[in-house]
Amino acid sequence: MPVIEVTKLRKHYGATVAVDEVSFTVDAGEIFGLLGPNGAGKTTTVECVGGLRVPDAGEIRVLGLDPQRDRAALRQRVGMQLQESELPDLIKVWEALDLYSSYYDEPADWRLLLEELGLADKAATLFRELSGGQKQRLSIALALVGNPEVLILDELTTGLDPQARRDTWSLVERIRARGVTVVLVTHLMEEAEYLCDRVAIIAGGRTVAIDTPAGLVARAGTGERITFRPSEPVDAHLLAELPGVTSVSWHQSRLVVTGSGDALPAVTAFLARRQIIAHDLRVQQASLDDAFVELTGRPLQDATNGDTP
Ligand SMILES: Nc1ncnc2c1ncn2[C@@H]1O[C@H](COP(=O)(O)OP(=O)(O)OP(=O)(O)O)[C@@H](O)[C@H]1O
Repeated sequence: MPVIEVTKLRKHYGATVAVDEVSFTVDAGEIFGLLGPNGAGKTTTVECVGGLRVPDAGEIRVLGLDPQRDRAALRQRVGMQLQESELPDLIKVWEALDLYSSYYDEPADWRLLLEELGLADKAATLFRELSGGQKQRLSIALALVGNPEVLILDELTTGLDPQARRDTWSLVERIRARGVTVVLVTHLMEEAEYLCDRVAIIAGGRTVAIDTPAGLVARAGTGERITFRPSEPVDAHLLAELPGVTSVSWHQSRLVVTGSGDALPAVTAFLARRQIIAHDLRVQQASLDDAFVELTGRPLQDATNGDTP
């Protein structure tokens, strides 16, 4: 049985339809991503899943419970790390953890969480004196203090430098290794590709596609892109007939061949038979970026920038 089931979720704020029709399921132990531009409806979706907002329509089940009807029971079993922390500036790290653990029937030992999150030496530090990365780690610790079975993380690495981002990713992997099911909201393609077992692409309040990152890339159908400068003239028509090759074009002195995984061995064998050397040979795999464009009609970055006030 899936841990989370969302069916035809709809939510509007006044005239704004934040979530038009979103459906997905999350299995136990998965890291499941909601990927989409700013304003796509991801936060509203997870807030409905966590029982913080009341949907206008649709069905949600989390661990078999209804987030509205069974709110109290669900709060004990679901941890939420939200985009903005509500903590007062003058609270100390240990005080925040102690306070949050008092909300739960069976809290984790927050001292161990501090160790695990690399915050042990910050226990007595005021919230306002933490760096961005430390605040993020504290917000994850607070979401974990109730020993949740499901952890919801909303834009957890936004604003972090690349090293802090990588550290946070390995932390999420360790949390999942303990059996926690993770739902991750992100507008970072790289984050979704690196961390998520499956990804739902959300655009304009709707689920556009759900698959593994590799499955989404395969759907985009662009495959591999091989480029090189041949040492001698090559007949592009002959290359186009090779197995796995879908297109061949010249870009000044460089040949660009696209195709499936069979294309590269076929092209290299073809060149070797004619004793042609492929200078500056580059092979690029299609990425989740390509898949996003294919599925939504525009790049994630454009979509994100376009919707940012
Ligand atoms: N409390 C609110 N009142 C009115 N409109 C809202 C409210 N919360 C969100 N919206 C609007 O609903 C739409 C979806 O917002 P939501 O925050 O769910 O998207 P998102 O994909 O999480 O974006 P972001 O990554 O920027 O948080 C946006 O147009 C947003 O402006």
